[in-house]
Amino acid sequence: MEAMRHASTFLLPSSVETADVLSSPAYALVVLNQPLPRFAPLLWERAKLRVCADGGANRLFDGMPELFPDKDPGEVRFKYKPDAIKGDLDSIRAEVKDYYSDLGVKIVDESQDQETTDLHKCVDFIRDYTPILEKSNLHILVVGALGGRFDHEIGNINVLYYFSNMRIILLSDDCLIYLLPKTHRHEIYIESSVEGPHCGLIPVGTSSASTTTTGLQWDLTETGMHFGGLVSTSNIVREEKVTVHSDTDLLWTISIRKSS
Ligand SMILES: Nc1ncnc2c1ncn2[C@@H]1O[C@H](COP(=O)(O)OP(=O)(O)OP(=O)(O)O)[C@@H](O)[C@H]1O
Ligand SMILES: Cc1ncc(C[n+]2csc(CCO)c2C)c(N)n1
Repeated sequence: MEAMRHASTFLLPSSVETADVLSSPAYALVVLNQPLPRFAPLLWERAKLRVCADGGANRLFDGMPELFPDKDPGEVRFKYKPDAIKGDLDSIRAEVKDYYSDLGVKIVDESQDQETTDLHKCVDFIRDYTPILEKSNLHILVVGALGGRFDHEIGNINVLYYFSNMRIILLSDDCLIYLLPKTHRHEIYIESSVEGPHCGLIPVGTSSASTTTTGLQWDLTETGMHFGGLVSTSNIVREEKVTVHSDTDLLWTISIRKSS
């Protein structure tokens, strides 16, 4: 079974040189309808494609100038222009829609689809716009995905499962989450200056009969996990590399350091 490597190098300050364990990933950014995390400008610079999910456009419009209180709000807003805004467009304000549409931002109205979330629609968009050659290395960073309304959080996690062959990372100010598909064993390289030590391995949807890990304070050894029994929350990263091997898809979550 092949190993899949993971590293949160996208959170490192741009001044830090990295020996990239993930041969130069390509990043896309999705902005959801929640307060922008403090590291949103950093992720923005790293992303090749930037998409707002419906009301996420309001957050970009209002929130980027707030992150640069010493700069002219108009200039900041103009600088952070997304490639597209997509969703059912019931949350974006009219002035925000007009502002970005006058700047030539692609606005995709999918109000006819009330079955999939705006995040789902944005991931579809990114998949369609990524050249085939870059697809295997594409990482989608989703800001504003956690905290807030629980139904939205679960909807966001469901997107990880729906697009389980894509690398999607849900972020808040406090933590990040991604899926570890059962098709691979996993090597997670911990960027300890920006993430950890608190972490979790969670079998959402289906139980695991056997999960084995290394590098954690409470490692699992062919251990079963299910809701109503054991799930690994409040675990702690002990080594630079964590490995995970499981018979089921698991969610990996790790805290983001406040100083990062
Ligand atoms: N409180 C929240 N917590 C987590 N994710 C959120 C939250 N609010 C919005 N989102 C994410 O941002 C996307 C866009 O939000 P927006 O409010 O525009 O969606 P919506 O479909 O209009 O929501 P609603 O269910 O209120 O109609 C959602 O699809 C969801 O992924
Ligand atoms: C069983 C079921 N539950 C909820 C919705 C509602 N819904 C799910 S995604 C979405 C779009 C949000 O922008 C809406 C309205 C549905 N269609 N089917």
